[in-house]
Amino acid sequence: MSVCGAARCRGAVRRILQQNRAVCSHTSGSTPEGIREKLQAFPGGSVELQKQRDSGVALLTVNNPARMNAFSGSMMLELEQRVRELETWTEGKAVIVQGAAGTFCSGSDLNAVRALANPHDGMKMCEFMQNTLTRLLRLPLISVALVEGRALGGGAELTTACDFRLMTSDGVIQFVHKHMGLVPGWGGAARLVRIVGSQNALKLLSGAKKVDPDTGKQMGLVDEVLHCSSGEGNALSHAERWLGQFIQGPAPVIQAAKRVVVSGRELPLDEALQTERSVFGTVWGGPANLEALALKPKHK
Ligand SMILES: CCC(=O)SCCNC(=O)CCNC(=O)[C@H](O)C(C)(C)COP(=O)(O)OP(=O)(O)OC[C@H]1O[C@@H](n2cnc3c(N)ncnc32)[C@H](O)[C@@H]1OP(=O)(O)O
Repeated sequence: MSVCGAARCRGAVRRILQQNRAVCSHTSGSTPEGIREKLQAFPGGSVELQKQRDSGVALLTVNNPARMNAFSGSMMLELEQRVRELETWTEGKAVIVQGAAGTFCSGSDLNAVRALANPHDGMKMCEFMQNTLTRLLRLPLISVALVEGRALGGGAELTTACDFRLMTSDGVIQFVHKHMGLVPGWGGAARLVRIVGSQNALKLLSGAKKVDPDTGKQMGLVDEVLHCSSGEGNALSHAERWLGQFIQGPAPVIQAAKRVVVSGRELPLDEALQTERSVFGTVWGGPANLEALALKPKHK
């Protein structure tokens, strides 16, 4: 990459980081340290990250099968750490978010929820998760939620923090918050409206409707129904195959595509256009561009 290209790339990265800082300051009036200690007091389960260097696809696994992969406090902290690791994975192209043992995620661990049930702690937990999930969605990687089994409550919110949702034939997404006397607080409502529109979002939240694969597909919540059942063990290979059509080519080009989509989605038009120019500058004259020019390809 030329010196100019590298400088433009740094500029583009700086802009995304500024957006992320804006999220932190908007969603968090004070330091998150207090809530970190409280979350640490609710251990259990893990969030695992496996970077597959050959394919450039990472697997992020929510792992707490004894509680249907509910998020304990320590898992919320681990998720933030994993997202941080992915933010600096320059060779990566995509991330698949999945649950362990054939089910996606049943939301926050109700034991932790009970203990943090006062408004102050609840708000802090929300701020923490909003920040993490916003950063997950803004990763310069194509993200896919692989929904096997159930995605409930915060688990449903987690699916909306990915670019795409794939579902096994028996999968279910359900924003059960209403049944808990709640609304989404991890950013799931804001993202849901952008994915399915306000009419559908209102139906899903106020009715706590179960979304099966067909309904999800009609609404635009589900991008693809995988022809396999939860827990059969082959959902991941189906998902990887589906993802394959979007990640052929070098990582910098795939990451650039994601960056221009993030800025187009989130920034006012003038700023999005400016970011687009900056990102364009990172690939223009780059190795993939020069190679393609030399090959004189025809796009038939
Ligand atoms: C951000 C806001 C939120 O996320 S609020 C949390 C929203 N989630 C919920 O309310 C989920 C409640 N759980 C359920 O509806 C059921 O457990 C579901 C997930 C449908 C599974 O049912 P079923 O297949 O019959 O299994 P089960 O109920 O025996 O569950 C197995 C063990 O897992 C546990 N579990 C499940 N979900 C949670 C959760 N969110 N927090 C804590 N524990 C959970 C169950 O309690 C059960 O544990 P145990 O075997 O009784 O010790």
